[in-house]
Amino acid sequence: KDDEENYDDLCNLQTMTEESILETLHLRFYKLKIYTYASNILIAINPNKFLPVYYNPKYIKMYENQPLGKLSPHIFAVADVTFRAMLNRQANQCIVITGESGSGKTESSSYLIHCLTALSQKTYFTGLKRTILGAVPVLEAFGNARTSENNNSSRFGKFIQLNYLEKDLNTWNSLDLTQ
Ligand SMILES: Nc1ncnc2c1ncn2[C@@H]1O[C@H](COP(=O)(O)OP(=O)(O)OP(=O)(O)O)[C@@H](O)[C@H]1O
Repeated sequence: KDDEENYDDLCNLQTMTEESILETLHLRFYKLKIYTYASNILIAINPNKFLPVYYNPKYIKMYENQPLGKLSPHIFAVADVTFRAMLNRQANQCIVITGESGSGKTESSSYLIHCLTALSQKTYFTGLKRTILGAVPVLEAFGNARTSENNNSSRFGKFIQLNYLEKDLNTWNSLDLTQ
């Protein structure tokens, strides 16, 4: 039997069936590996509890400038490759976050913003991350509601656009997050 829990990328599975995919994700989840790649798509499973081991700020640095797949799957890796693609291609980039209600889209978008603001160095000092993420509860006050799937469910679609200033990046760029 394959050592499924060690497959960081589902594309490496020997047999690609719905059963093998679900079993792999299942086994990984029990080892608290909530992130798995399927090529350049990141699958995130909601752990329903804060896992400090994943979100220590040192990981932002660790994933910086690393190609996708070199290190263990992580949402910071997605943020970093997107940020680099924007700089290298001089073009807007888009991250699409999708999943059923309560799967963790809002939470994931916060981690992405956290990482993307940290990557543009200046925000460390301007508190921009706090300002952007501070708007979230205000919007949620208007558009969230408790449902059977999620105590704080977004009842609206979100389009978040992060614009970077030329003086920060040496070029005008913007980056979109769509949820
Ligand atoms: N990576 C995570 N780590 C810890 N807890 C998480 C994570 N992702 C989600 N959760 C938990 O699951 C709850 C639901 O997640 P979230 O609100 O992000 O789902 P959603 O996909 O945006 O749902 P909806 O579509 O209903 O708005 C969060 O309030 C949080 O408690």
